[in-house]
Amino acid sequence: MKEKGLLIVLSGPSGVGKGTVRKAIFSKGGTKFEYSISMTTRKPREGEVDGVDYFFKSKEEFEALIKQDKLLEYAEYVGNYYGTPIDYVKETLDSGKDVFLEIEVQGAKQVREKFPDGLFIFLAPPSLSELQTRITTRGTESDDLINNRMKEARKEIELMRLYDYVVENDQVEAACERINAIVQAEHCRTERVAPRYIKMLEVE
Ligand SMILES: Nc1ncnc2c1ncn2[C@@H]1O[C@H](COP(=O)(O)OP(=O)(O)OP(=O)(O)O)[C@@H](O)[C@H]1O
Ligand SMILES: Nc1nc2c(ncn2[C@@H]2O[C@H](COP(=O)(O)O)[C@@H](O)[C@H]2O)c(=O)[nH]1
Repeated sequence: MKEKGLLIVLSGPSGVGKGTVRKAIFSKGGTKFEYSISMTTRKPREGEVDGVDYFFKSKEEFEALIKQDKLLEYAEYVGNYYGTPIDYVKETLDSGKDVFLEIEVQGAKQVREKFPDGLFIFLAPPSLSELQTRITTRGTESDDLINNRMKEARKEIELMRLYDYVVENDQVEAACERINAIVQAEHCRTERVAPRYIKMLEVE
């Protein structure tokens, strides 16, 4: 029987750089992960493309998907729904490929319950003030939304202890290398050592 792929979950507060790091990892090629495109009821930002950045849905469409059990996990985050389509994840893992999810912490908790053998990585900012600078400089959110996302960030950072690894995103290139090293190490692992929570990886 074909060996199943690894489910890789990357979480971290809004603005820490998850998307930037993920795109940098994928742009290099050579990785075996497939990115799972999420669904959201948030309105597209300038430049975002339906089916590439997200599958953009109405609230009614999203709630219908919840009822039909079409989501592996979902969460309400700062006034919008976000969720992971289940069929794509299962089919891709069954085909032997790794799947990469970029999701917030409530969703990650649900995935942990369903996929305890997944690899859970928390991307952390160098500091809260640097996080605020990043999210503000990105220029996609109003001041109110930035404040709400920073409030969530404080709660999310407290939950990083639930992850297998915490990776600091001080420099994009360094964060990519750390994540690639973690995934490679996970593939070489022959058996799981329990408990495997909170293994801070020092690559340098
Ligand atoms: N290591 C870094 N150093 C400095 N700036 C960074 C770094 N990583 C990302 N950024 C910048 O921070 C901003 C937020 O990054 P990004 O949009 O990737 O965050 P995110 O975690 O995906 O956010 P969200 O969860 O809201 O989608 C962007 O302007 C990006 O260019
Ligand atoms: N639980 C889930 N969270 C998700 C999913 N896709 C994205 N996200 C996270 O939501 C916030 C906000 O995203 P933004 O694009 O509006 O900035 C961020 O932390 C994302 O990682 C998902 O499918 N499920």
